[in-house]
Amino acid sequence: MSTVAAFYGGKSILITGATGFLGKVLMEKLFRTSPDLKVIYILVRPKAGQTLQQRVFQILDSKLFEKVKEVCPNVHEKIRAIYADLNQNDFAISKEDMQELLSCTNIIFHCAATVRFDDTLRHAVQLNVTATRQLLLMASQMPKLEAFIHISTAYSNCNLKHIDEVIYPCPVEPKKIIDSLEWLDDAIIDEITPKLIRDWPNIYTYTKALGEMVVQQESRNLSIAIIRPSIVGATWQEPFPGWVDNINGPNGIIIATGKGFLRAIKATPMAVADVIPVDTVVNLMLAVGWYTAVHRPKSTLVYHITSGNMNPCNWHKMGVQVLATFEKIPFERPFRRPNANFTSNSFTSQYWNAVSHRAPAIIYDCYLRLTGRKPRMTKLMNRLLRTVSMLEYFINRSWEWSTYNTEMLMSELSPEDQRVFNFDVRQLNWLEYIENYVLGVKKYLLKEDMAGIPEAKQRLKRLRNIHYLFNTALFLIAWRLLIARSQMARNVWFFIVSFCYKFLSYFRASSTLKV
Ligand SMILES: CCCCCCCCCCCCCCCCCCCCCCCC(=O)SCCNC(=O)CCNC(=O)[C@H](O)C(C)(C)COP(=O)(O)OP(=O)(O)OC[C@H]1O[C@@H](n2cnc3c(N)ncnc32)[C@H](O)[C@@H]1OP(=O)(O)O
Ligand SMILES: NC(=O)C1=CN([C@@H]2O[C@H](COP(=O)(O)OP(=O)(O)OC[C@H]3O[C@@H](n4cnc5c(N)ncnc54)[C@H](OP(=O)(O)O)[C@@H]3O)[C@@H](O)[C@H]2O)C=CC1
Repeated sequence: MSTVAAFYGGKSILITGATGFLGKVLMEKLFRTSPDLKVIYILVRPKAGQTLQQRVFQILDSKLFEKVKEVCPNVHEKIRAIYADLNQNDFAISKEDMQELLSCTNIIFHCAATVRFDDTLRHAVQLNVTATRQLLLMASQMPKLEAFIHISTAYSNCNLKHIDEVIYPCPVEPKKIIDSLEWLDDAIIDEITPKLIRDWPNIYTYTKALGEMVVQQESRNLSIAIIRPSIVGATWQEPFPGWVDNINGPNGIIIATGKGFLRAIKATPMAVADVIPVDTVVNLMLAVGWYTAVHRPKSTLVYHITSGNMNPCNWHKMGVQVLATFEKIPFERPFRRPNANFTSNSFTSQYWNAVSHRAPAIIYDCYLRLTGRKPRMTKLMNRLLRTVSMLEYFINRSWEWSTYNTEMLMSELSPEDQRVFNFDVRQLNWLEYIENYVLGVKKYLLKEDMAGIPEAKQRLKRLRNIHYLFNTALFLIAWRLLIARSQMARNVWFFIVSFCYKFLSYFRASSTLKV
């Protein structure tokens, strides 16, 4: 019997961000391995016209929860969705709900965050810093609380090259920032933001670093742990390979490449692609929850869950395997044939953007105009290129994360727990994982049917022929223009033609002699 799974039996668990990518996989695993848990409280806000209950039903009705419904048929009764908005004072939780949370919660997993790179400082601080402080305050009033697990990111200190499992101080105290955001107006905040975030690449990573500092400062006598995953990718094994549900991180890039919109990217091919499967992260989270509650370490332990130090893969290898998978299982209705040019040179990257992205978009928009339709490709391409430029920082660098605490925890687990809550990425076969990842993007994100593959292959063949035809026409036009203008080009042309003619005559003469 797994000790970790048994630990969660009978427990009341509070999860923030349960409707997000990580949160859903966390709930799934909890219900599947500890079906006798008492209740999972989730803090949810209504969204996109859906009530709380509708959101919960939608999650439980997804393929991700199919196995759970077999193991834990009364899963609906064990989820208690609590209306909450983490942007509001006291999270706008009702008095009764707050009372229940304070008196019953045993474990907290704090996953909620804004992960947008371009959020405003005010909003990102509110969610990633102030809300964390507020939750810690609530936690300090929970008599039955055994562990508080805070999810950060391995990139919260990406301004450093080597990152240890410690909390690094930020140049400006989080409290000072929270206080000043209360009275500064938006225009001034925009002005001072670059000065505040200094060498952090975006507001997201900066506010996650502030969030960690808040955890350290407000920990009181709570048992707290911080988990820092790198780039969280599709599931590796559980509940099935390849599950993904949003376009963040590599997912959007895979779609844009598979659909033929994105054919070149400014990336360092040999830089480490530190992707970590979401189920691996969840396994570590649950093991950390158990360890923190049972062993109550004296200080806040930080756990890195990254792949680069144990089983590195680089962007080149990843790109090649993604393209190889598109050959076998192409996406439907691609704009162009998928291709991937990696360049670390800014000039070459701009060249590819002009030739491979902007020019085809303009040509396509002309075609749309001519056929009486609304042009849209240039706008779409501009947004895509803006997105890609925001991700570039992370695909042109490598980091080293130490993993002493993560390895220590692995050695503390029984062989059964190491199997059930496996977070050892040394066992990950990248080629297999990437293939399942791409397949998962096709099935669960794009909702494409496998029956459409033969048609997609036919279309790719057509696109290849159009590509060759277009390039040949372009070459002939360029050559014709060159010949018209330059004596030198004319001489070269006549030399090539007479050489081919002589070669053919010689070939014909020698074959006649043989007969
Ligand atoms: C030829 C290329 C070679 C390809 C080879 C094959 C593929 C190889 C695999 C992978 C390639 C490498 C890429 C990996 C990049 C990984 C970077 C990860 C960074 C790690 C940071 C730390 C990790 C974390 O802690 S948190 C998670 C990270 N957070 C995010 O990823 C959020 C980032 N997104 C944003 O901040 C916003 O979406 C933003 C600002 C980028 C765009 O916002 P906007 O307001 O414009 O609107 P949106 O509605 O959000 O989207 C607009 C538009 O863009 C499309 N899109 C969004 N995200 C992505 C994406 N990641 N990739 C591609 N496209 C994306 C979206 O679909 C929209 O399209 P429309 O059609 O216009 O609606
Ligand atoms: N994905 C990744 O690559 C990585 C993620 N992380 C960290 O993991 C955690 C989870 O990330 P991930 O699941 O990918 O992110 P998602 O964007 O998928 O999920 C974010 C969650 O936060 C909730 N949330 C946001 N704002 C509010 C609010 N005002 N009130 C209540 N809930 C809110 C969202 O709810 P709603 O559904 O209502 O929007 C959603 O459930 C984050 O802390 C992130 O920093 C760390 C490293 C990498």
